[in-house]
Amino acid sequence: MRVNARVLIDGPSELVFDYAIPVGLDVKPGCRVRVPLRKKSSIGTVLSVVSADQFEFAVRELEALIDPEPLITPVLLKTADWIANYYGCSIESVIRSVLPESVRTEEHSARTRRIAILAKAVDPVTMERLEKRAPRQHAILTLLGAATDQQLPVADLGEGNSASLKSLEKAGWIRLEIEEIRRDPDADGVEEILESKPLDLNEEQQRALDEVLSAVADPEHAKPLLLLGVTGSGKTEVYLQAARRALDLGKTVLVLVPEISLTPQTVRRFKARFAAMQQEVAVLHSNLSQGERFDEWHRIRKGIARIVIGARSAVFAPLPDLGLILVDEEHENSYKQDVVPRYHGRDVAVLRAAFEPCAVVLGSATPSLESWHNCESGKYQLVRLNQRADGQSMPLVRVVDMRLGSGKHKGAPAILSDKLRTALEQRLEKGEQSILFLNRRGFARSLQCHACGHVCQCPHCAVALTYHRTDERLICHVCGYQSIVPRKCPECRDPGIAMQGYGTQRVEEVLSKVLPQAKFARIDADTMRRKNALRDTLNAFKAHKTDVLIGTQMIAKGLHFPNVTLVGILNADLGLHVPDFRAGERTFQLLTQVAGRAGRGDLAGEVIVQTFTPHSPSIQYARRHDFDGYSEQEMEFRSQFSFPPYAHCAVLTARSTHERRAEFTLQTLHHRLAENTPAGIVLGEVLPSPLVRSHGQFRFQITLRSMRARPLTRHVQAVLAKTTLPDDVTVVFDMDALNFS
Ligand SMILES: Nc1ncnc2c1ncn2[C@@H]1O[C@H](COP(=O)(O)OP(=O)(O)OP(=O)(O)O)[C@@H](O)[C@H]1O
Ligand SMILES: [Zn+2]
Repeated sequence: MRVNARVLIDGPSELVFDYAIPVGLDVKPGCRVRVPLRKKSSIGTVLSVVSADQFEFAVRELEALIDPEPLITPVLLKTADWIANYYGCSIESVIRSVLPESVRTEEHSARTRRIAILAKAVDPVTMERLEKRAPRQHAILTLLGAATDQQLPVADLGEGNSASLKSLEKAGWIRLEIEEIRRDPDADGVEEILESKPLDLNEEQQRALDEVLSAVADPEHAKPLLLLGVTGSGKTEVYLQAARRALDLGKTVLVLVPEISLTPQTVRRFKARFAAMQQEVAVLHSNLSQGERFDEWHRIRKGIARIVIGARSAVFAPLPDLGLILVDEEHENSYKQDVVPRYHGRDVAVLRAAFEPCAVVLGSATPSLESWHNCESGKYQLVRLNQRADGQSMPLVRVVDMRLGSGKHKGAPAILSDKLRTALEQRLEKGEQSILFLNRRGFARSLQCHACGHVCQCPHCAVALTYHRTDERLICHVCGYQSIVPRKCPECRDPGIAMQGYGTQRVEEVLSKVLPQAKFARIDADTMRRKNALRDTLNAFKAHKTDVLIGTQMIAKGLHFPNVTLVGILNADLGLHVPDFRAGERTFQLLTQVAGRAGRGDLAGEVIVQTFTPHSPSIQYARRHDFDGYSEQEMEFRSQFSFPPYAHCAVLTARSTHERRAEFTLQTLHHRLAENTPAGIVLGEVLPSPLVRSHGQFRFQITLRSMRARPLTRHVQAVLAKTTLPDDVTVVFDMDALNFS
């Protein structure tokens, strides 16, 4: 049987062609090859090897095989194929995510240097002779003899030595070799990390570890594990010990975190536990240089780096002998990619684990309802940690109804209730620390005219501009548009234009007046632009150089400060009133996570939640740290309306600078989607997106729901394939969408 290679050509346009495989060449899927394309030669990746018998026309032969062994393992190729089908995107787009550009193209290569190695001990007589007749050779041998491992880079042996080196090599005293050197992302050695020792696990942790280890031992028969552990229950310690055991068994370990830059403490705890095997740990940041990425990728592929920590895209790390995947904070939305391919890192991790097979653990104090549902239906296995690790109690949460105080300060809402203010003062007196959380950066939300009600809006996006005090500017938080602050209302010329709402910057200003003796630090997207700003601010807080940390959701994740005894949530309602059926779930998660930052040391913690809707279930259940209670009532609502996790929900969006064309295109698609709709698919109406205009483009959307995912994706793909879209309209399909704006 003749076979062809189906090859994805590397380049800006996604081209896939078949090429005949020359006799005697062992071409496997996942290898890169050199192929003729038009008059040039190009690089491509072999997607599959297909029978050539059904081809009536002759195809060209491929020119050469670049990698004798596949760059993409069979499991990852299978995963890529699944992603393309499930999310309705091209296999090309997925391969581009699986193989980083620096590895795929031939522009990058390993960095090398020449080294000289002493081949055998040189006797004193020879040395003496050389000293007189060939002082350079003598000097080289002396240097090598004193060096560690008796080897040195040629560059370190001084210039103009090539003749001497050659003579020494010829005489058999030394060997000259080429060595690959790693471009080490940590080379500038920012901070030294001390090795941490494993802790004695409590009973719950031990049981959880045993479950993970039995899955590592027999992954074929194990289900994905959902580790539901309250905040501070010691999930990380379980991860660390499970990882250690998997490594001891000769397996490799993959750790996924929501965002590397926002989880510095988690990353550091892994680095500290595995400090003795530093070379075997790879941290995949988004800010690695291409060369560093190339090196880390090959170190992982060769099995040198055996434990990989990274965000979403690290799920494609080419670890051989994968034994365990850990997905920390599995409920985080940042696991879903919001550009093509729109995959969910957690779901892909579960799938890869099944293909490998290997164990997979999803951990959270507030699991997504999707994962919770998978436990209820028996797809996943639930493991719980109900107690805080070293016996501390969960913090006491008080809810303050801000509606009562709102009459006093007409216009400007009170930022700080009396309760929270008193609590802050008490902490300062006792030398304890506090965290204040507000999920909105900037100074004030918006500028509104009291006379005509006009709100200053972004001209490109349908959102109000946010006032930023430090630069005296109005900034759009969607597209970054900036404008000056008007002195009069641009609409009616009234000078009574004023701030509505408030952000973190305003909180800092007000608080410095109320508590002049306290030292504040602020963490949000505005203050954290500088490299290492987050790390430095957190370190200063840890060393108690600051008393109060004010921040947005950037401080909600994984922070552990034993001296923090008070957490204040300034406006718990901010995420609640957005047009998204997950608004309540997100608010519950965020409040529970933020509240969990309090009382993590020997001192008891207190949380004060300020809200205008004190009876909302998200707030009431978070107050009691009651995931079961929250999920029970929320799941009932989801089931009643067939929302996820009881159905898959996808969004089809059309956007264009021409409003009518975007709407018309989507209506045409709607019309076609409504013909022969497979049973079980619920097709929504064409509606303006909640964010009707963004970056100057008008947006319309259709929501689709279905019990089964594949028929939905297939139906939409079929309709898109036979519809010619106008050039100036972009249509986007998002399966299992998390963002409905
Ligand atoms: N068995 C143990 N004995 C004593 N202390 C422990 C034990 N396990 C964990 N700890 C400590 O308890 C604290 C909280 O643990 P950890 O941060 O791992 O919890 P977590 O569940 O990951 O928390 P979160 O979800 O809130 O980030 C840490 O200081 C950790 O060192
Ligand atoms: Zn904008």
